[in-house]
Amino acid sequence: MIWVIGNVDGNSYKEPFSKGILARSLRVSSIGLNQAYEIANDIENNLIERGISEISVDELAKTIARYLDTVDSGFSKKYERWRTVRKSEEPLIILIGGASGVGTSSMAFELANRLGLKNIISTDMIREVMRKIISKELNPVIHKSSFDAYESIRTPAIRVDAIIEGFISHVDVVNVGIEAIIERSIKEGISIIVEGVHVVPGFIREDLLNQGNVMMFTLIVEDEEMHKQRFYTRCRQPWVKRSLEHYMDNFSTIRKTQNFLIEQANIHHNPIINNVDFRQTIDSMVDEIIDKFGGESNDGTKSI
Ligand SMILES: Nc1ncnc2c1ncn2[C@@H]1O[C@H](COP(=O)(O)OP(=O)(O)O)[C@@H](O)[C@H]1O
Ligand SMILES: O=C(O)[C@@H](COP(=O)(O)O)OP(=O)(O)O
Repeated sequence: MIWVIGNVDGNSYKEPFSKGILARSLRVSSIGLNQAYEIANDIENNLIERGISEISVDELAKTIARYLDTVDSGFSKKYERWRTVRKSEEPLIILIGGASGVGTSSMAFELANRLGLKNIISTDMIREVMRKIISKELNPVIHKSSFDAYESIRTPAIRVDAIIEGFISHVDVVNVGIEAIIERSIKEGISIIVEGVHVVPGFIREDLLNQGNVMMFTLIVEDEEMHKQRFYTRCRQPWVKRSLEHYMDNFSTIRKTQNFLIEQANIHHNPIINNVDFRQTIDSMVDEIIDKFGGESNDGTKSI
């Protein structure tokens, strides 16, 4: 048995070496699961051959980085810099926005898996809770979708663009819940991913975005036909109850909300990712996160 020795706030702990934990920690370097387990196996065998029965977390991390360097120096750099992010005093709070159907839910799940994050919340769920608290009479727009909220705007006014005005009114309410989640995550030190159409650049308080390790992405699907296909693939899953018709009937307004999100992301210098190939999307988000929050790798470089 190999024991891994760690230290939390001056208190040391001891846990059995786990190839599974090691393999999952390599995912951040975009190493496939099979290769990750092979590497974990090789490292375990190397420790056994060296007669090591106890190793500190930091020494094990150095052993892993040295091994990764023999496979691909980019892997070891990304691994080392990711460890810097994870050793931060601040929780990692990732906000993923994007119009309906672009893939915010799927990419949130993939990113959480790649980074080993355990908490994901969708803004649709935040909205459901708010719908129970806020009556349709008090605020009808919250009881609609983001893209057809304009049908429930009550205040008569000369509208520049009713669809975007409805979207803004709808998002504005859910945004209160998003800010509450960010505040609690920072207060409690909880790393989390918040995903959904209601994550809009320029709507969330700057003082929250500037705290700790908070990062926002805007996902888009540039190609209109590909965007439409996403609804087909989503609604094909037997457990999905949302009607395809609802999205196809409102597809043009959904695209209008995407144009608004792109405008907002450009105004607020927020990274926009065209979510075509999910591996590239995840790699882009991981690289942006490590670039922003990761320290330098051991050789003093920051390039990944
Ligand atoms: N990069 C991608 N490549 C292929 N399919 C994707 C990609 N991202 C999402 N999808 C698929 O598109 C559909 C919509 O994705 P989803 O995450 O539900 O969108 P959203 O949460 O933004 O409404 C799902 O079936 C999902 O599997
Ligand atoms: O309000 C909206 O735009 C969508 C967002 O959900 P996703 O399509 O992003 O999952 O919620 P809906 O009312 O369609 O359930």
